[in-house]
Amino acid sequence: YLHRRRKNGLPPGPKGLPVLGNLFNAPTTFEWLAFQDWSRQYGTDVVHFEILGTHFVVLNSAKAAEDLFEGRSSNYSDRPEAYMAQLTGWEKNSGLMRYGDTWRAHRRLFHRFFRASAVSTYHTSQATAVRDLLRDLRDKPDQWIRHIRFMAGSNILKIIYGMELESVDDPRLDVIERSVKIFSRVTAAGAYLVDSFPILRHVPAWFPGAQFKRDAAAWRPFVDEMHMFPYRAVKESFASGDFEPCVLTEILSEMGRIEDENERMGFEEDVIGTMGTAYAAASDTTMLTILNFVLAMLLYPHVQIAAQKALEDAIGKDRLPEIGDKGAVPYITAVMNECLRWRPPLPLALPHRSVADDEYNGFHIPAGSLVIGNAWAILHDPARYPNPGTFAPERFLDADGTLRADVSEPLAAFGYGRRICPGRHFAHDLVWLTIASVLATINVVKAIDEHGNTVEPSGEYMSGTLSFPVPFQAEFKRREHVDIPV
Ligand code: HEM
Repeated sequence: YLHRRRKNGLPPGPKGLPVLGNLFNAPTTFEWLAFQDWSRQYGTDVVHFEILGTHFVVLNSAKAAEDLFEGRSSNYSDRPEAYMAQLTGWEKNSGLMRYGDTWRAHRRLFHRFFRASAVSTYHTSQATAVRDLLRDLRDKPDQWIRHIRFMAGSNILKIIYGMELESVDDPRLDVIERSVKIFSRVTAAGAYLVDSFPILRHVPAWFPGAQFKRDAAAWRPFVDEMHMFPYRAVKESFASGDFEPCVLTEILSEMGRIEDENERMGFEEDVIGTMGTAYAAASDTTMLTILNFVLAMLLYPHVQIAAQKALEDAIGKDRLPEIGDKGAVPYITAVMNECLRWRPPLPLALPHRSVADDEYNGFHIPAGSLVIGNAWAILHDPARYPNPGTFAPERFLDADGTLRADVSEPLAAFGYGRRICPGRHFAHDLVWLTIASVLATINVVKAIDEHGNTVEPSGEYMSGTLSFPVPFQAEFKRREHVDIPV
């Protein structure tokens, strides 16, 4: 077997069966840890496995990820075909799209509204969302998870569609969340056989075993509605002249100037898809980063104390932090960086697909391979981040408290190359402001049960594309001696 592997020049990996490959011995949970182990076992940062003829190449180091995703980006920016997503209406999602003109059009829209120099437009809206979160945490602290979820989701809907949501119980959020759940189901690795055997998509819906088609037919109306109802609502209010300015109204004002009807319709499709992608891409990822922050504060209380001191020294105790304070409180930036490094929300980011045969470090990477950048392994590399399992924001700081230039920002948490998350600047601002504002006004502490005992969080995580912490309890207590109006 090893002889065959060497002959093919593939990177090393576990032994597989003929045809089935590693179907039965590829990891199915916490894959990022298994892949990281393979690198130790085989002594190389690039490893490989194969399932039913599909090659998977895992890049376990920052160097390999940079070399391929950035250095050879024209070959490593495609995505695998997602048939089940197509059947359910999620083909409009920018993140699942094959590399090509439609993806480029989506990317242009994201870049225009979410590039570093554009995101300050949303600072007021982000500040309002965070202030609302602080009020919700003050008034109903036991529902803290719901409040964080609501803040992350409602903020992006306001910015994209000008949608004002009163609470998590808003029925519009229900329609949107239902579709996002469908998205998670259909994109979960290995969930649907049709994604491994595309030929199955020609099977008629009534055929035994074609449950996926019946699921897709039942779900598609929800996903279409999720894309269309906010779009239609904004289009109508825009036409009436009585509208809330937002990203979409800015686009609509331009769309009207496109004279060619085909071109206008094509652009409209791209806009509907891009806007629909924004919520799905922004809400859970942002929420999860903030949950990781809460957990870190419980497990590392001395960091909380140091961060609060840094905030007080820089901006005092009588006003809320603003995004403009970022430069003045590098400790908070270090806490945010450490949250993204310690527990990257998508430990394997999203798979890229190689277009042509390639050769890297003497290994053959076949065309059509799914190439996975192991963000976990990259961000837990002890050579770059000593004691990687420990939450230690100081690793990003010099002795004088300024950000170190020689310690890399945890950018791998946002993916790589041409497919890198286009929402990262926006996310950085919102997460930074949330961390700073919570710490300025609140102590995040472990819960106390009815017998007066401290409830220790397990600190454990669940497996998935997004890796959430096992549910844990926390208490949000107003800080004494701090009188910041919220
Ligand atoms: C802390 C929050 C976030 C994290 C950790 C995160 C992480 C990621 C990751 C790992 C990817 C895959 C990149 C790759 O394939 O190499 C991605 C893609 C994407 N993200 Fe984010 N993201 C966050 C917030 C956001 C926000 C706020 C938006 C929109 C405003 C957004 C929009 C997107 C889009 C559109 C893609 C698909 C890009 C493409 O395939 O070309 N994300 N994100």
